[in-house]
Amino acid sequence: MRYAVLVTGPAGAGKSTFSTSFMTHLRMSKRSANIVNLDPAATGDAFEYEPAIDIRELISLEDVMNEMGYGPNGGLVYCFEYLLQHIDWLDEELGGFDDDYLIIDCPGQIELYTHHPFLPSLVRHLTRMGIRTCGVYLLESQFMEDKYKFFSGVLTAMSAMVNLEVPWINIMSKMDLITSNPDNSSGGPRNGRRTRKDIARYLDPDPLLIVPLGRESPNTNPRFHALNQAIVQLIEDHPLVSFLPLDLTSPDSLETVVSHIDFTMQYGEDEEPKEPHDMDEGDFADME
Ligand SMILES: Nc1nc2c(ncn2[C@@H]2O[C@H](COP(=O)(O)OP(=O)(O)OP(=O)(O)O)[C@@H](O)[C@H]2O)c(=O)[nH]1
Ligand SMILES: [Mg+2]
Repeated sequence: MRYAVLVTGPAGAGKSTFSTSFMTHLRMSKRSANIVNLDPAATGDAFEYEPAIDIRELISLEDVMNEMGYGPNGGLVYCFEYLLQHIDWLDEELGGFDDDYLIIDCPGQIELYTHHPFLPSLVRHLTRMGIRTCGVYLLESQFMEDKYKFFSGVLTAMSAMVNLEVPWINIMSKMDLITSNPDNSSGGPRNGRRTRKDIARYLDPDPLLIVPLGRESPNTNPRFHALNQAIVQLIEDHPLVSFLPLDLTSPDSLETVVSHIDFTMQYGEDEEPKEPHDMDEGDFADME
């Protein structure tokens, strides 16, 4: 059985860093894994592990921009169109990996996740090839500094999840920036130490964060208030998004995230048809 984890999320969310740590973790657990670079704009030395498959070998953003006169975003769209038109290239590259685990590091343009058809097409293609695929969406912990920014992140995650139609895990990355800052507890909301309870309201998004007690302050524009109300309603009615915290400075944290990914993809079920014994109901309750 082959597996692929699509590592997605906005620019700078920590996708490449997570992909590398994930890879190290799998190798240390004696599991064979490979990195696939799907970012045609990635810079040469960005990878600790040489990607086994690299879209830049098919097409590079730089060439597209130079030769076709596109800007970076139009260029990216062109690269993905090109990839889908030359999907046999990918098939050939994938042919070499039987029984393997692919970590697919994606670009950071969120429109790629929310409304372009490329990633859904790619996922369908992987599925047709018998590769069991799941998506992870990284949102970085800085989004927790501003409630409105945070909810826009939640809505984007939701939209990506609905668009891609594969088993899905949302991750709050860079938690080290939130939890390991005890000296700054008086430093205002930017660097303030957060209580577990406060963090929990973000990991399992509490829509009342943006409309405390159901009403905004009197000088809020009523339209903005109405929009917030609508978002609160949406998230209350469809609580699709919750985040697993990821602190790469803690091996346990990475381990937990990897266990969730394995569980979501039913990793190893064909090989060993039994329940993963290190995970039970209680573990999930803890996390939520
Ligand atoms: N403190 C902290 N910084 C991190 C963490 N992960 C990544 N970073 C930093 O965040 C920046 C972006 O990380 P990348 O891994 O390149 O993010 P990305 O999502 O791949 O970025 P794009 O591919 O450009 O969209 C880098 O400066 C990293 O060093 C983390 O867990 N904690
Ligand atoms: Mg990257």
